[in-house]
Amino acid sequence: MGNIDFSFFNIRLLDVIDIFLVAIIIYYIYNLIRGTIAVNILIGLFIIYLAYLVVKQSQMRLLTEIFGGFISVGSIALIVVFQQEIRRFLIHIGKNISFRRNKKLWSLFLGKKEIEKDNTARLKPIIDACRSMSKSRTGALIVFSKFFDEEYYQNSGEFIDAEISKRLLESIFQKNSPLHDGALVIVDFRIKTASCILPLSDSEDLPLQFGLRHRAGIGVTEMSDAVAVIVSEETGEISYAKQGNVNMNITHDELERLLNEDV
Ligand SMILES: Nc1ncnc2c1ncn2[C@@H]1O[C@H](COP(=O)(O)OP(=O)(O)OP(=O)(O)O)[C@@H](O)[C@H]1O
Repeated sequence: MGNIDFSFFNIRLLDVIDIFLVAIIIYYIYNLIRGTIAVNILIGLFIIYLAYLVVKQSQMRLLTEIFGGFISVGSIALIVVFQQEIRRFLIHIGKNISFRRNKKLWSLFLGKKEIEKDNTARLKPIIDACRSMSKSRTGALIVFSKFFDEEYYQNSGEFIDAEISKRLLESIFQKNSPLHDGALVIVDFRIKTASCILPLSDSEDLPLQFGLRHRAGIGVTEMSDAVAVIVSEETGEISYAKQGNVNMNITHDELERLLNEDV
């Protein structure tokens, strides 16, 4: 019997760490693209790669040439196709590390209770406005962003920069208001802009009854670390979107709890 080479079993600690980190990155990427059209694109690319391996192994020269050509420009194609996902990925990394914008890090120093107590009072006019808009079936889309992302918020809509009040929120979303269409953006507990046009989610997993307002609310949370509250004009139901996922028909207490956690 010949000698079998087991040298590849020689795994170092660094290899284990390497595999662990790759697993985390794959999980992160999966979370980012889950439920979006990007999953289909990824499956498509994977199938092409498999086909390339098969035709190469079978020495089918013409097909190998064609698939090989496709794969050699693959990395550039990946950047173009997954532009939004890569952007989202980098934003997530950058913002999670950013000390100034990370409430959890602050809470280590200031104490979690103090921050939450503060927010409960500041959230009250928003919760009250959502309650009354839900009752009167006034459609509303409110985005809470940790910082003012010019790309989404400044190029469309009206710059306001006002203190939050229940009556101001209600009057902005009132049907006759010129600013009622589009999203209202809150940054650091100030109303920054109203009537913003947001990127729409292209997720195929969303409930059929979700129209543009819901898709816009979910879309902005896919692209950034903002969260969005959507009040349905049709049903008065309140939905809460975060990281591309949506909690439908939440109660006012749930809304308060979620905002307290995330804003
Ligand atoms: N890209 C966008 N960004 C922000 N708001 C948008 C965008 N597109 C549409 N909207 C808002 O959504 C409203 C249309 O909502 P639509 O009825 O399609 O949504 P919906 O999800 O079914 O919500 P509802 O339950 O309130 O009807 C528009 O009047 C506008 O205010």
